[in-house]
Amino acid sequence: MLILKSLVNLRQFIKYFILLENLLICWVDSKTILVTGAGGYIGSHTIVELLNTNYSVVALDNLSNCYAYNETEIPESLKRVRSLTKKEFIWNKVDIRDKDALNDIFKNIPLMPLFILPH
Ligand SMILES: O=c1ccn([C@@H]2O[C@H](COP(=O)(O)OP(=O)(O)O[C@H]3O[C@H](CO)[C@H](O)[C@H](O)[C@H]3O)[C@@H](O)[C@H]2O)c(=O)[nH]1
Repeated sequence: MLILKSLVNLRQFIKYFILLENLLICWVDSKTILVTGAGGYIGSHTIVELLNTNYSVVALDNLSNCYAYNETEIPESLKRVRSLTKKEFIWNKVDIRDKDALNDIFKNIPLMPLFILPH
């Protein structure tokens, strides 16, 4: 039931991913979504859609394939997201294989898992 409800809430978002033939999302129990690979093409476009649908976003990227002026700055693609949406989100430069860093993030934020699997 919960899954069905979230599917209805995320109707537009889901369509976007079905078109890309990627498999998507699972359940909703909060309005905060973790997006990995946030600075990339799919990640940054996903964040625009989520913010425009009034979700809160925690954006993670290890900067291996997106451009930031330096390691401490937000990637340029995500600056563009901010200017397009005029909305804020949480940014962390992190490698998702870094368990301690992820635990710190999960401690402070109630997250809804989002799975995007390649087709
Ligand atoms: O271990 C990793 C590996 C990558 N990244 C980050 O993940 C993002 C991946 O973004 P890409 O743009 O490289 O890949 P996407 O899957 O988002 O997009 C790619 O696939 C799309 C279609 O699926 C389009 O073809 C698009 O042009 C192409 O860049 C990058 O910011 C990279 O820094 C990590 O955070 N950790």
